[in-house]
Amino acid sequence: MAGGEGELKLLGTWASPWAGIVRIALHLKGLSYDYVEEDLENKSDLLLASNPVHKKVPVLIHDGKPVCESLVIVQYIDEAFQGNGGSSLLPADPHQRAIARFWAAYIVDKLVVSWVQAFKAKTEEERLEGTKQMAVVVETLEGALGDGECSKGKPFFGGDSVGYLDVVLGGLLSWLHGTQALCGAEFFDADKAPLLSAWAERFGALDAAKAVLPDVGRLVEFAKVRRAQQAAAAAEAAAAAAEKK
Ligand SMILES: N[C@@H](CCC(=O)N[C@@H](CS)C(=O)NCC(=O)O)C(=O)O
Repeated sequence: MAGGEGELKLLGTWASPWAGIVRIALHLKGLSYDYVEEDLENKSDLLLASNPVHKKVPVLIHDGKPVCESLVIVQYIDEAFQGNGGSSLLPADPHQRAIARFWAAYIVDKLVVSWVQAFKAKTEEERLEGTKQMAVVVETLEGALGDGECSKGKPFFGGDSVGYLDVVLGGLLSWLHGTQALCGAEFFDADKAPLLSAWAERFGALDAAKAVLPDVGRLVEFAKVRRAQQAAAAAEAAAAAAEKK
């Protein structure tokens, strides 16, 4: 760890996009930490005690004190480790800060929700609905990059350097590429969303992204296995319910 900030421990799983966001932030801030890979089928006592409300990863434990929820954790890291040589992720201006938070919430509420819908779709209709919604989100983010509300025409949402919104969207990059491969959602299409596609290239080339983001192929294989398991469990539950009738 870069000098005297105390002990940092991160509870995560390699395939968790939310843990990915936190790891990007830690890397950008130059912070080292103990990483604990959780088994979500058999959660550790530390995870259950540290996040008793949601019982989810990621959890950042700083000097024994847990912080939960990925976006809250990123903001905590930004505030708690201001002096680490890295620039702030959130802008200093309160209005700009509100705008960055607005778009981060948009990504979580709209992008992630439509992506989960496309991924979990049981019918072709549901899948198409999910990918259609993703296309709207992509168009909106393209506009946000283009009209300068977030980026002022700079290479990153944070301006000349990576900011809060870059961390949130960039932390999801491998999963977005994976969704593209799995669901046929055209997220980074250089014709339809040239700014966003160029941003994704730039973000993916950062040392933090290379060090932290999981391999897309590995994620896609993992997601296929999960999807098959979930489908089998649903079929089993439906058969058991039919038998009861
Ligand atoms: N809103 C949470 C979402 C975290 C989340 O969904 N984590 C998943 C892994 S990707 C989890 O721990 N799931 C375990 C469970 O639901 O029991 C955040 O941003 O941190």
